[in-house]
Amino acid sequence: MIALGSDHAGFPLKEVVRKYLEEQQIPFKDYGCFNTDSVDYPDQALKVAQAIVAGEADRGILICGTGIGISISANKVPGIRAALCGDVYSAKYTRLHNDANILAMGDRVLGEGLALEIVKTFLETEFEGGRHQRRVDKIAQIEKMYSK
Ligand SMILES: O=C(CO)[C@H](O)[C@H](O)[C@H](O)COP(=O)(O)O
Repeated sequence: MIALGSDHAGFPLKEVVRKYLEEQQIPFKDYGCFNTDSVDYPDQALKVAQAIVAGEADRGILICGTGIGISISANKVPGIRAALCGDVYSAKYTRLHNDANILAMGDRVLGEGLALEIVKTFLETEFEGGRHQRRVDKIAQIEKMYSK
C-alpha cells in the first residue's frame, strides 16, 4: 500500500501520480490535499508519515512545491526515511542503500515524465541490506539519542 500526499503546490503532480498508480493497479491511499487551496506542508507530511509508522502503508510519496519542506517535515517522524529525489539515479540508490520509505518530489521542479520515472524506479527497487542495514540501523540510533 502506498500513502500519497501533497500540499497545494504539489497537488497537480500528485494528480498525475495518482492516475499512474491507478493505471498500474498499485494499491494506494490518497491523504490529500484534494485541490489547490493553500494548506501547510507539515500537516500533509505528518498524515503520510503516520500511516507508514502505523503499518497502514509500506511506502509513501509526498509532493510540495520544491519537495524540501515536505521531506524535512516527514523526516522528523521516527522511523521515516524520506528522500527528496530529482533524478532516477537517486531514486534507485535511496531504495538500494537507504531503504527510504518516502519519496519526496517538487512539483515546481520536475516535469511529469521525469517524475513518473522517479516514482516507477522508487517503487520497483528493493533494499540491498548487508552493509547498508548497519548504516540504516545507525540512523535509528541517532533518532533514539534525541527522543525522550
Ligand atoms: O515547496 C514548499 C515547501 O518547501 C511548499 O510547497 C510551498 O510551495 C512553498 O512553501 C511556497 O508556499 P506558497 O504558500 O505556495 O507560496
